[in-house]
Amino acid sequence: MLSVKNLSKTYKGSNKGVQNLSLELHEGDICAFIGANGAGKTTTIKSIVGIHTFDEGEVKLYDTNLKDDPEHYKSMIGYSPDTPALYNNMTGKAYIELIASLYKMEADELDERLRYLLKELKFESAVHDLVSSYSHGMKQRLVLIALLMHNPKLIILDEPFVGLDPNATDFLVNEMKSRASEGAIILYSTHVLEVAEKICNKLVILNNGEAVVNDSMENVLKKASLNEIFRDVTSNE
Ligand SMILES: Nc1ncnc2c1ncn2[C@@H]1O[C@H](COP(=O)(O)OP(=O)(O)OP(=O)(O)O)[C@@H](O)[C@H]1O
Repeated sequence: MLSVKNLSKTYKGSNKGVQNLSLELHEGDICAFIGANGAGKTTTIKSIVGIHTFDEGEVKLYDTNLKDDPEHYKSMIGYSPDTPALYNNMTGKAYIELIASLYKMEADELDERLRYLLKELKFESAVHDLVSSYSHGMKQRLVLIALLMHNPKLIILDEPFVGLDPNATDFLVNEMKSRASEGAIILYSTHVLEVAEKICNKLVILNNGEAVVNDSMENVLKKASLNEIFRDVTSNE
């Protein structure tokens, strides 16, 4: 279970960030994290993955508290940032090997998973090229391969569909569903409401740093479409 209690982070010198966010996700949950530009999605995600320090609150994955044991906590998660930060003078393969070594993966386990992911994401030839030659979508695909290869318990993706072509989008949607059905917890931010409506069973809508909707997708959709609800709760923007 991922448990986020009263998470608050305000950037120094501004009153922006996220306030008092609580969230509980269980094995098999796919949660869409939506909100207008600047609502606080990336801030929250970076806090939950342990990149940003936060001012108040508690983040726990199963029994591991992020602040008490960040190393173990981070070993259980797979994260894709909104803008992949990769070393330009590395090949994709060298990057994958670096990440695999950080997660202490065995060579045979890595080979099998990697072959599958490279094939599905059509990256078998590109993996030998330098990152500097990749498009945005190729960098996204490389990050996805690296984060999925170690079977993380918690998958956190910040706007994962941006830059992905339709084949890679289909792969990711199916992979999210199958990982969730095998017990992973998935949280992802997005502006693509149609996909979120179809694949997510949980929903958080942020507005000005506060969760204005935090419910099951089923309950939310009883009231109106996601588009209408989004427009309604962000109408004060
Ligand atoms: N490093 C920073 N210093 C100060 N303010 C920041 C910083 N990063 C983000 N902010 C502000 O915090 C607020 C939340 O930003 P955040 O990037 O979390 O939004 P978001 O919901 O991810 O937006 P988008 O959909 O555009 O990616 C915004 O008002 C933004 O300007």
